[in-house]
Amino acid sequence: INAVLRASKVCQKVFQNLVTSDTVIKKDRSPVTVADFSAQAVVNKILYESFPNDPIVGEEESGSLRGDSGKELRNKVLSLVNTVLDTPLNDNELLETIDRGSFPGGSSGRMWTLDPIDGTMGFLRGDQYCIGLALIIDGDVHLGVLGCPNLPVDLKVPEGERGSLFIAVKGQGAFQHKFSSTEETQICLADISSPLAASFCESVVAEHSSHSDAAKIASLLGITKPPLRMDSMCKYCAVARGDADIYLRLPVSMDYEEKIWDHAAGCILIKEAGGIISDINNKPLDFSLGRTLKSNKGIVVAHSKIHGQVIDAVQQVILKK
Ligand SMILES: Nc1ncnc2c1ncn2[C@@H]1O[C@H](COP(=O)(O)OS(=O)(=O)O)[C@@H](OP(=O)(O)O)[C@H]1O
Ligand SMILES: [Mg+2]
Ligand SMILES: [Mg+2]
Ligand SMILES: [Mg+2]
Repeated sequence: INAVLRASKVCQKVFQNLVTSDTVIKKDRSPVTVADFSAQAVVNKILYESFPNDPIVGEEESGSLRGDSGKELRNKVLSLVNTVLDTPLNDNELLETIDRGSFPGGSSGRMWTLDPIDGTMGFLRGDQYCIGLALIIDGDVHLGVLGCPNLPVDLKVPEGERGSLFIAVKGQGAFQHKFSSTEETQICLADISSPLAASFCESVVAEHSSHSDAAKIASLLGITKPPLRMDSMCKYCAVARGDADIYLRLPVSMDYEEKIWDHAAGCILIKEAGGIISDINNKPLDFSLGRTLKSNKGIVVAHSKIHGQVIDAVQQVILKK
Protein backbone atom coordinates (compact mmCIF):
# COMPACT_ATOMS: atom_id res chain seq x y z
CA ILE A 1 0.00 0.00 0.00
CA ASN A 2 2.83 2.33 0.88
CA ALA A 3 4.60 1.53 -2.39
CA VAL A 4 1.50 2.19 -4.49
CA LEU A 5 0.63 5.40 -2.64
CA ARG A 6 4.16 6.80 -3.02
CA ALA A 7 4.19 5.91 -6.71
CA SER A 8 0.82 7.62 -7.08
CA LYS A 9 2.33 10.73 -5.52
CA VAL A 10 5.17 10.70 -8.07
CA CYS A 11 2.68 10.41 -10.94
CA GLN A 12 0.62 13.30 -9.59
CA LYS A 13 3.76 15.45 -9.35
CA VAL A 14 4.68 14.65 -12.95
CA PHE A 15 1.18 15.54 -14.10
CA GLN A 16 1.24 18.88 -12.24
CA ASN A 17 4.73 19.83 -13.40
CA LEU A 18 5.11 18.36 -16.89
CA VAL A 19 1.72 17.87 -18.52
CA THR A 20 0.38 21.00 -20.23
CA SER A 21 -2.44 21.47 -22.73
CA ASP A 22 0.27 21.34 -25.40
CA THR A 23 1.27 17.82 -24.33
CA VAL A 24 -2.04 16.39 -25.49
CA ILE A 25 -2.30 18.52 -28.64
CA LYS A 26 1.24 17.61 -29.75
CA LYS A 27 0.83 13.95 -28.71
CA ASP A 28 3.98 14.35 -26.60
CA ARG A 29 4.45 11.16 -24.56
CA SER A 30 7.54 12.31 -22.65
CA PRO A 31 5.75 13.17 -19.36
CA VAL A 32 4.20 9.73 -19.09
CA THR A 33 7.60 8.17 -19.81
CA VAL A 34 9.05 10.07 -16.84
CA ALA A 35 6.13 8.99 -14.67
CA ASP A 36 6.30 5.36 -15.80
CA PHE A 37 9.99 4.99 -14.90
CA SER A 38 9.64 6.94 -11.67
CA ALA A 39 6.67 4.93 -10.46
CA GLN A 40 8.37 1.62 -11.29
CA ALA A 41 11.54 2.71 -9.44
CA VAL A 42 9.56 3.76 -6.36
CA VAL A 43 7.53 0.56 -6.12
CA ASN A 44 10.50 -1.72 -6.85
CA LYS A 45 12.63 0.06 -4.24
CA ILE A 46 10.01 -0.15 -1.51
CA LEU A 47 9.28 -3.80 -2.32
CA TYR A 48 13.00 -4.57 -2.21
CA GLU A 49 13.34 -3.07 1.27
CA SER A 50 10.74 -5.50 2.66
CA PHE A 51 11.13 -8.50 0.34
CA PRO A 52 14.69 -8.50 -1.06
CA ASN A 53 14.34 -12.01 -2.49
CA ASP A 54 11.05 -11.57 -4.33
CA PRO A 55 11.30 -11.26 -8.13
CA ILE A 56 9.23 -8.64 -9.97
CA VAL A 57 7.53 -8.75 -13.37
CA GLY A 58 7.36 -5.05 -14.20
CA GLU A 59 6.30 -3.41 -17.46
CA GLU A 60 9.27 -1.07 -17.91
CA GLU A 61 13.01 -1.57 -18.40
CA SER A 62 15.78 0.99 -18.11
CA GLY A 63 17.26 0.91 -21.67
CA SER A 64 16.29 4.46 -22.65
CA LEU A 65 17.65 5.89 -19.36
CA ARG A 66 21.18 4.60 -19.95
CA GLY A 67 24.25 6.28 -21.39
CA ASP A 68 24.63 9.84 -22.64
CA SER A 69 21.45 9.70 -24.69
CA GLY A 70 19.46 8.79 -21.57
CA LYS A 71 21.06 11.35 -19.26
CA GLU A 72 18.38 14.04 -19.39
CA LEU A 73 15.53 11.59 -18.78
CA ARG A 74 17.55 9.77 -16.10
CA ASN A 75 18.17 13.00 -14.20
CA LYS A 76 14.49 13.94 -14.30
CA VAL A 77 13.45 10.51 -13.04
CA LEU A 78 16.13 10.44 -10.35
CA SER A 79 15.22 13.79 -8.86
CA LEU A 80 11.51 12.91 -8.82
CA VAL A 81 12.02 9.48 -7.29
CA ASN A 82 14.18 10.94 -4.55
CA THR A 83 11.42 13.35 -3.51
CA VAL A 84 9.29 10.44 -2.27
CA LEU A 85 11.82 7.82 -1.10
CA ASP A 86 13.13 7.75 2.47
CA THR A 87 16.64 6.78 1.32
CA PRO A 88 17.72 8.43 -1.93
CA LEU A 89 19.04 6.45 -4.91
CA ASN A 90 22.07 7.31 -7.06
CA ASP A 91 22.26 6.90 -10.86
CA ASN A 92 23.29 3.26 -10.89
CA GLU A 93 20.92 2.24 -8.13
CA LEU A 94 18.08 3.83 -10.10
CA LEU A 95 18.78 1.72 -13.19
CA GLU A 96 19.29 -1.42 -11.12
CA THR A 97 16.06 -0.79 -9.23
CA ILE A 98 13.99 -0.33 -12.41
CA ASP A 99 15.49 -3.49 -13.93
CA ARG A 100 14.57 -5.56 -10.92
CA GLY A 101 11.28 -5.74 -12.84
CA SER A 102 12.72 -7.93 -15.60
CA PHE A 103 11.68 -11.30 -14.14
CA PRO A 104 10.25 -13.62 -16.80
CA GLY A 105 7.44 -14.93 -14.58
CA GLY A 106 6.36 -18.57 -14.46
CA SER A 107 4.48 -21.14 -12.45
CA SER A 108 6.44 -21.50 -9.23
CA GLY A 109 7.24 -19.42 -6.19
CA ARG A 110 6.45 -15.85 -5.19
CA MET A 111 6.58 -12.94 -7.61
CA TRP A 112 5.14 -9.46 -7.85
CA THR A 113 3.75 -7.95 -11.00
CA LEU A 114 3.67 -4.21 -11.51
CA ASP A 115 2.12 -1.81 -13.99
CA PRO A 116 3.66 1.51 -12.88
CA ILE A 117 1.11 3.43 -14.95
CA ASP A 118 -1.71 1.60 -16.60
CA GLY A 119 -3.73 3.80 -18.94
CA THR A 120 -0.89 5.95 -20.27
CA MET A 121 -3.33 7.75 -22.57
CA GLY A 122 -5.66 8.46 -19.66
CA PHE A 123 -2.77 9.89 -17.66
CA LEU A 124 -1.88 12.36 -20.41
CA ARG A 125 -5.50 13.46 -20.84
CA GLY A 126 -5.91 14.00 -17.10
CA ASP A 127 -8.42 11.13 -17.01
CA GLN A 128 -8.16 7.74 -15.36
CA TYR A 129 -4.94 5.83 -14.83
CA CYS A 130 -3.85 3.27 -12.28
CA ILE A 131 -0.78 1.98 -10.49
CA GLY A 132 -1.40 -1.76 -10.28
CA LEU A 133 0.56 -4.18 -8.10
CA ALA A 134 -0.15 -7.84 -7.41
CA LEU A 135 1.50 -10.71 -5.56
CA ILE A 136 1.41 -14.04 -7.39
CA ILE A 137 2.28 -17.30 -5.62
CA ASP A 138 2.63 -20.48 -7.69
CA GLY A 139 0.69 -18.89 -10.52
CA ASP A 140 -2.17 -17.78 -8.30
CA VAL A 141 -2.88 -14.11 -7.44
CA HIS A 142 -2.91 -13.63 -3.65
CA LEU A 143 -2.92 -9.85 -3.29
CA GLY A 144 -3.83 -6.88 -5.43
CA VAL A 145 -3.36 -3.16 -4.73
CA LEU A 146 -4.64 -0.58 -7.21
CA GLY A 147 -3.98 3.13 -6.81
CA CYS A 148 -6.29 5.35 -8.87
CA PRO A 149 -5.23 8.99 -8.34
CA ASN A 150 -8.01 10.51 -10.48
CA LEU A 151 -10.86 8.15 -9.66
CA PRO A 152 -13.62 9.89 -7.67
CA VAL A 153 -14.04 8.29 -4.26
CA ASP A 154 -17.72 8.08 -5.19
CA LEU A 155 -18.55 8.06 -8.91
CA LYS A 156 -22.00 9.48 -8.14
CA VAL A 157 -20.20 12.61 -6.95
CA PRO A 158 -17.85 13.14 -9.91
CA GLU A 159 -16.77 16.60 -8.75
CA GLY A 160 -16.04 15.30 -5.24
CA GLU A 161 -12.81 14.00 -3.76
CA ARG A 162 -10.49 12.03 -6.07
CA GLY A 163 -7.86 9.44 -5.25
CA SER A 164 -9.10 5.91 -4.52
CA LEU A 165 -7.08 2.92 -3.35
CA PHE A 166 -8.32 -0.65 -3.76
CA ILE A 167 -6.99 -3.68 -1.89
CA ALA A 168 -7.90 -7.35 -2.27
CA VAL A 169 -6.43 -10.27 -0.34
CA LYS A 170 -7.24 -13.84 -1.31
CA GLY A 171 -10.03 -15.16 0.89
CA GLN A 172 -10.39 -11.85 2.78
CA GLY A 173 -12.51 -9.66 0.51
CA ALA A 174 -12.07 -6.43 -1.45
CA PHE A 175 -11.75 -3.00 0.10
CA GLN A 176 -11.55 0.64 -0.91
CA HIS A 177 -10.20 3.66 0.87
CA LYS A 178 -9.52 7.24 -0.07
CA PHE A 179 -5.92 8.37 -0.58
CA SER A 180 -6.63 10.82 2.23
CA SER A 181 -7.54 8.26 4.92
CA THR A 182 -6.82 4.69 5.97
CA GLU A 183 -10.42 3.85 6.86
CA GLU A 184 -11.45 0.93 4.66
CA THR A 185 -14.86 0.04 3.31
CA GLN A 186 -15.62 -3.38 1.93
CA ILE A 187 -16.83 -3.33 -1.66
CA CYS A 188 -18.78 -5.75 -3.83
CA LEU A 189 -20.28 -5.91 -7.31
CA ALA A 190 -23.80 -4.55 -7.69
CA ASP A 191 -26.35 -7.31 -7.19
CA ILE A 192 -27.99 -7.94 -10.54
CA SER A 193 -30.05 -10.84 -11.82
CA SER A 194 -30.62 -9.90 -15.46
CA PRO A 195 -28.27 -8.41 -18.05
CA LEU A 196 -31.17 -6.20 -19.25
CA ALA A 197 -30.52 -3.80 -16.40
CA ALA A 198 -26.74 -3.95 -16.70
CA SER A 199 -24.32 -1.27 -17.77
CA PHE A 200 -20.95 -2.13 -19.18
CA CYS A 201 -17.51 -0.70 -19.03
CA GLU A 202 -14.85 -0.76 -21.77
CA SER A 203 -11.58 0.85 -22.88
CA VAL A 204 -11.56 4.39 -24.21
CA VAL A 205 -9.17 3.40 -26.98
CA ALA A 206 -10.89 1.14 -29.53
CA GLU A 207 -7.51 -0.37 -30.52
CA HIS A 208 -7.43 -2.08 -27.09
CA SER A 209 -10.97 -3.48 -27.12
CA SER A 210 -13.42 -3.65 -29.99
CA HIS A 211 -16.20 -1.10 -29.44
CA SER A 212 -18.23 -2.44 -32.37
CA ASP A 213 -18.27 -6.03 -31.02
CA ALA A 214 -19.20 -4.69 -27.59
CA ALA A 215 -22.14 -2.79 -29.09
CA LYS A 216 -23.41 -6.00 -30.77
CA ILE A 217 -23.07 -7.95 -27.52
CA ALA A 218 -24.90 -5.22 -25.62
CA SER A 219 -27.73 -5.30 -28.13
CA LEU A 220 -27.97 -9.11 -27.95
CA LEU A 221 -28.24 -8.85 -24.17
CA GLY A 222 -30.86 -6.10 -24.41
CA ILE A 223 -28.61 -3.56 -22.71
CA THR A 224 -29.77 -0.02 -23.37
CA LYS A 225 -27.50 2.02 -21.09
CA PRO A 226 -24.51 3.64 -22.85
CA PRO A 227 -21.11 2.10 -22.02
CA LEU A 228 -18.92 3.62 -19.32
CA ARG A 229 -15.63 4.22 -21.14
CA MET A 230 -12.65 4.48 -18.87
CA ASP A 231 -8.91 4.05 -19.24
CA SER A 232 -6.82 1.59 -17.27
CA MET A 233 -7.48 -0.96 -14.53
CA CYS A 234 -9.83 1.62 -13.00
CA LYS A 235 -12.42 -0.36 -15.02
CA TYR A 236 -11.90 -3.30 -12.65
CA CYS A 237 -12.30 -0.98 -9.68
CA ALA A 238 -15.47 0.56 -11.12
CA VAL A 239 -17.09 -2.85 -11.62
CA ALA A 240 -15.83 -4.19 -8.28
CA ARG A 241 -17.60 -1.39 -6.39
CA GLY A 242 -20.79 -1.45 -8.50
CA ASP A 243 -20.35 1.64 -10.73
CA ALA A 244 -20.89 -0.63 -13.76
CA ASP A 245 -21.81 -4.31 -14.09
CA ILE A 246 -19.85 -5.83 -16.95
CA TYR A 247 -16.26 -5.29 -18.14
CA LEU A 248 -15.61 -6.43 -21.68
CA ARG A 249 -12.17 -6.45 -23.27
CA LEU A 250 -12.66 -7.86 -26.75
CA PRO A 251 -9.61 -8.74 -28.82
CA VAL A 252 -9.02 -6.48 -31.79
CA SER A 253 -6.23 -8.59 -33.26
CA MET A 254 -5.95 -12.33 -32.68
CA ASP A 255 -2.20 -12.22 -32.06
CA TYR A 256 -2.08 -9.72 -29.13
CA GLU A 257 -1.14 -11.37 -25.82
CA GLU A 258 -2.49 -9.57 -22.74
CA LYS A 259 0.21 -8.70 -20.18
CA ILE A 260 -0.03 -10.12 -16.66
CA TRP A 261 0.54 -6.66 -15.07
CA ASP A 262 -2.54 -5.30 -16.88
CA HIS A 263 -4.84 -7.83 -15.17
CA ALA A 264 -3.44 -9.57 -12.06
CA ALA A 265 -4.48 -6.94 -9.49
CA GLY A 266 -7.85 -6.41 -11.19
CA CYS A 267 -8.47 -10.15 -11.33
CA ILE A 268 -8.24 -10.68 -7.57
CA LEU A 269 -10.17 -7.49 -6.88
CA ILE A 270 -13.10 -8.78 -8.97
CA LYS A 271 -13.03 -12.26 -7.41
CA GLU A 272 -12.87 -10.91 -3.86
CA ALA A 273 -15.72 -8.50 -4.64
CA GLY A 274 -17.90 -11.46 -5.67
CA GLY A 275 -17.53 -11.35 -9.44
CA ILE A 276 -16.46 -13.82 -12.09
CA ILE A 277 -13.53 -13.08 -14.38
CA SER A 278 -12.69 -15.20 -17.42
CA ASP A 279 -11.51 -14.78 -20.97
CA ILE A 280 -13.92 -14.71 -23.94
CA ASN A 281 -13.90 -18.54 -24.03
CA ASN A 282 -14.89 -18.71 -20.35
CA LYS A 283 -11.40 -19.92 -19.37
CA PRO A 284 -9.88 -18.66 -16.11
CA LEU A 285 -6.93 -16.28 -16.57
CA ASP A 286 -3.65 -18.18 -16.32
CA PHE A 287 -0.92 -16.12 -14.67
CA SER A 288 1.58 -18.99 -14.59
CA LEU A 289 2.84 -18.84 -18.18
CA GLY A 290 5.33 -15.98 -18.09
CA ARG A 291 4.92 -12.25 -18.69
CA THR A 292 1.77 -12.63 -20.80
CA LEU A 293 -1.56 -14.41 -20.60
CA LYS A 294 -0.69 -16.52 -23.63
CA SER A 295 -3.46 -19.05 -23.18
CA ASN A 296 -6.23 -16.44 -22.85
CA LYS A 297 -8.03 -14.15 -25.28
CA GLY A 298 -9.83 -11.02 -24.08
CA ILE A 299 -11.53 -10.51 -20.72
CA VAL A 300 -15.14 -10.87 -19.53
CA VAL A 301 -16.09 -9.73 -16.03
CA ALA A 302 -19.57 -9.88 -14.55
CA HIS A 303 -21.63 -10.88 -11.51
CA SER A 304 -21.93 -14.65 -11.18
CA LYS A 305 -25.70 -14.42 -11.85
CA ILE A 306 -25.17 -13.04 -15.37
CA HIS A 307 -21.61 -14.05 -16.37
CA GLY A 308 -22.85 -17.15 -18.25
CA GLN A 309 -25.33 -15.12 -20.31
CA VAL A 310 -22.66 -12.56 -21.13
CA ILE A 311 -20.29 -15.32 -22.30
CA ASP A 312 -23.04 -16.77 -24.53
CA ALA A 313 -23.55 -13.39 -26.17
CA VAL A 314 -19.79 -12.84 -26.55
CA GLN A 315 -19.42 -16.24 -28.22
CA GLN A 316 -22.27 -15.57 -30.63
CA VAL A 317 -20.76 -12.29 -31.77
CA ILE A 318 -17.14 -13.44 -31.93
CA LEU A 319 -17.89 -16.80 -33.61
CA LYS A 320 -19.99 -15.10 -36.28
CA LYS A 321 -17.00 -13.07 -37.43
N1 LIG B 1 -3.73 -4.28 -28.99
C1 LIG B 1 -3.96 -4.26 -27.71
N2 LIG B 1 -5.02 -4.94 -27.19
C2 LIG B 1 -5.26 -4.92 -25.89
N3 LIG B 1 -4.52 -4.22 -24.97
C3 LIG B 1 -3.48 -3.51 -25.42
C4 LIG B 1 -3.15 -3.48 -26.80
N4 LIG B 1 -2.06 -2.69 -26.95
C5 LIG B 1 -1.72 -2.24 -25.72
N5 LIG B 1 -2.57 -2.75 -24.80
C6 LIG B 1 -2.56 -2.60 -23.36
O1 LIG B 1 -3.69 -1.82 -22.96
C7 LIG B 1 -3.34 -1.18 -21.73
C8 LIG B 1 -4.27 -0.05 -21.45
O2 LIG B 1 -5.53 -0.60 -21.49
P1 LIG B 1 -6.80 0.23 -21.27
O3 LIG B 1 -7.94 -0.66 -21.11
O4 LIG B 1 -6.49 1.21 -20.20
O5 LIG B 1 -6.95 0.99 -22.62
S1 LIG B 1 -7.37 2.43 -22.70
O6 LIG B 1 -6.47 3.26 -21.92
O7 LIG B 1 -8.79 2.58 -22.36
O8 LIG B 1 -7.13 2.61 -24.08
C9 LIG B 1 -1.93 -0.75 -21.98
O9 LIG B 1 -1.31 -0.60 -20.73
P2 LIG B 1 -0.31 0.64 -20.45
O10 LIG B 1 0.77 0.56 -21.49
O11 LIG B 1 0.19 0.33 -19.09
O12 LIG B 1 -1.13 1.89 -20.52
C10 LIG B 1 -1.33 -1.89 -22.81
O13 LIG B 1 -0.60 -2.82 -22.05
MG1 LIG C 1 -0.94 -1.40 -18.62
MG1 LIG D 1 1.82 0.79 -18.04
MG1 LIG E 1 2.65 0.36 -21.92
